[in-house]
Amino acid sequence: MRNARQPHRTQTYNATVIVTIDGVAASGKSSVASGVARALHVPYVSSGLLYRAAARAALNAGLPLTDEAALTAHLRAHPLRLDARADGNRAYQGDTDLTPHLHTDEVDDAVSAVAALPGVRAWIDDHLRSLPAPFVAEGRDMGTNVFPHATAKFYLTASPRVRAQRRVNERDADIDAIETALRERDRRDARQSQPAPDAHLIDTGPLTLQGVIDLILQRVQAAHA
Ligand SMILES: Nc1ncnc2c1ncn2[C@@H]1O[C@H](COP(=O)(O)OP(=O)(O)OP(=O)(O)O)[C@@H](O)[C@H]1O
Ligand SMILES: Nc1ccn([C@H]2C[C@H](O)[C@@H](COP(=O)(O)O)O2)c(=O)n1
Repeated sequence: MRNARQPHRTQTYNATVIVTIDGVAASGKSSVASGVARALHVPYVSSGLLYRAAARAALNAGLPLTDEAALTAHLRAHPLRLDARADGNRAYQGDTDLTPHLHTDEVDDAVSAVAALPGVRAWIDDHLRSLPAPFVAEGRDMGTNVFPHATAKFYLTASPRVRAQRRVNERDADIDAIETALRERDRRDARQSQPAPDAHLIDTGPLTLQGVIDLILQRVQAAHA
């Protein structure tokens, strides 16, 4: 029952609003971005899913993961498409839904090499910038490179051990192996994973998933007060 003195306010966000949520592997970006997007009634955009789709497409085509010319030409000839919604993203290549095959150890092992290629990054950046705002965009370089003028920027961290504890239920591997893999992916992705100078840094270790979402919503709505 709402207090009569606090009439319901339907916050609407104009078409220019972009919220970015960056962070290291398994820091909670996708889960937090989805929760924030649902609360704001806007889509969330998973840039990581596009990089994973690019790696999956390269593996499917049997292309060398470091062959920038071949991979960039393949993306131009067989474009990826991100279907971005508040409750989840799906990545397509033509009519093929690649999403079920993107969060696997094989793609985890391949994606950093593909994401290191400037031509692949440029292709994905163009696709991300073509998406209609408002939305919440999550990844590594949303607030630094792709959407530097975003309305509000956040960067999530947590210790490798905490992140491994969160991931252990999702993967068929022991926690030490998961932690080692996360540390390695952090190292490989470091170049594009630095926080924007104007990003709010959030150590998610002491916070619940909902706690992180609520903290971000408070700061986004303060920016619109
Ligand atoms: N603050 C939190 N407290 C507890 N669990 C969390 C928290 N944030 C995220 N999680 C859980 O941790 C797991 C990893 O989260 P998520 O997949 O959103 O991370 P990510 O950064 O998107 O990962 P990746 O970089 O691999 O895409 C999920 O099971 C999620 O529900
Ligand atoms: N903006 C981005 C998003 C992701 N990547 C790379 C780094 C990761 O290894 C990989 C998968 O991302 P995740 O699903 O773990 O968020 O893609 C990147 O370079 N830039």
